Amino acid sequence: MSQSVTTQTEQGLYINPEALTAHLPALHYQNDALHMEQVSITEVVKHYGTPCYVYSKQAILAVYQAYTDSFASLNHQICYAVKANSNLAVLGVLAQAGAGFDIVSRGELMRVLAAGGEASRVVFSGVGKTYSDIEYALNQSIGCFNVESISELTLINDVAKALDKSAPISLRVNPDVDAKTHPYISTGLKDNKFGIAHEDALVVYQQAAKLSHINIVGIDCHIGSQLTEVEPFVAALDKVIELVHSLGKVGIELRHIDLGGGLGVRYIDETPVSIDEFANALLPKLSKLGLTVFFEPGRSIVANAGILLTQVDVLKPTEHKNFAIVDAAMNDLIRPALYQAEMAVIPSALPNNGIDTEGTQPWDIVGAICETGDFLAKDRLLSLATGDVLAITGAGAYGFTMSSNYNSRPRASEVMVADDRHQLIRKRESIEALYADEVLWQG
Ligand SMILES: Cc1ncc(COP(=O)(O)O)c(C=O)c1O
Ligand SMILES: N[C@@H](CCCC[NH3+])C(=O)O
Repeated sequence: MSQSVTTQTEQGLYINPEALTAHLPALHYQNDALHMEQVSITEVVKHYGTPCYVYSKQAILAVYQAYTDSFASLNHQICYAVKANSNLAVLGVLAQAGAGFDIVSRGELMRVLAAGGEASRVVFSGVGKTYSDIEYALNQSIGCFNVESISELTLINDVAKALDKSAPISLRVNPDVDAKTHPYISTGLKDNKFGIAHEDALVVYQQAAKLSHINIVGIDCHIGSQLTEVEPFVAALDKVIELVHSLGKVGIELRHIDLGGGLGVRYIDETPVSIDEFANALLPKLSKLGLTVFFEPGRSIVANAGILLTQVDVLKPTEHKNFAIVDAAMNDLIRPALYQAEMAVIPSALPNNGIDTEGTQPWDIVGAICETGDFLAKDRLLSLATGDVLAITGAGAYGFTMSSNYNSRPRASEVMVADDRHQLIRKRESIEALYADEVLWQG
């Protein structure tokens, strides 16, 4: 009988660790000890300390494979969105599996190349590409620029002309579709800064067709992140298909259609549409088009392949609230502070008294940063002692990549596991490195 993942009581939210991990293929408890693949978390902490991000290689590859299997009937290219997790080891594993990449900066392109990715399988998104970004990308012969404005289009043409090259482009169309997600990560509405309004796109394509050093290859759209329903994707696709037909009528033929990323994941007990359901909803429409289809998934590939490990340093019960001060903070994982994201916090060792709300107390899991917004979870029923190691699940996406050095805190180490092996893939930053490039005023 399957146990329920959450129990909400008046005091707080209880997350059953075994029921939660039953939904997370990378994680399981063995003899009451949390394991990722065959590696015990205690072993990881012994080697690398905390805070530490840990990623499962198999979990990353399994989702990548699920995408390729679900769209096997079409010519397609999965361009993993590097911003979700840009560690070279993660990029390398995906590059070896044949992935392309979606990038938004020269830095991300350099990472992809350093990890063995192919420039020809890269799409370059982002609203503020600079002359030197474009120049670098053209010199690397990247696959496509996803163009977000007319001024960017002219800039790309100018750079391509100066280099005597032809720039492959798509226009990123803003379809004005509500992605029904957190407003900060919704990108396909008129009010958002992204893309070219779908009403204007035909005219802009016609302008692009007249530019000497522009080669129109596709059309693109990305409406937001952590979408749990399929309807907004379908609504956006319908608008893009309408445009593909209008473009055909004026003699502009495309090679690919790029539907962006955005598929949501289950953090605690959300029920996002599965990759299969997503594919089934889109395939009938896509297969009629005869175009290669690109996707740019980020979160869905890496979120549940990763955890953030943190140790309880101080327990501070007060009359009103109990605070567990841990060694990770908002600088390590900003999603709870920035989006009020609810992420699961589970023990690395199950308490002896079994797992239910018995013996637990409500805790706010907070960092040591001088901000009231510095929390990782609030009102969670847990049984805690100083020195306990906790795992924050779903932390593989937009975790390390959004981390900072606020309060002069070095960024966490990162580890990858595969089967029974673990390997450091980024060493913990040293404190000296934080100010190594700073210079005293010479006065
Ligand atoms: C242009 C673009 N493509 C892909 C993604 C990846 O989105 P997600 O991580 O939700 O799959 C993003 C982020 O939202 C994006 O801005
Ligand atoms: N950083 C966001 C996702 C943003 C996607 C970028 N376009 C998150 O953690 O949910």
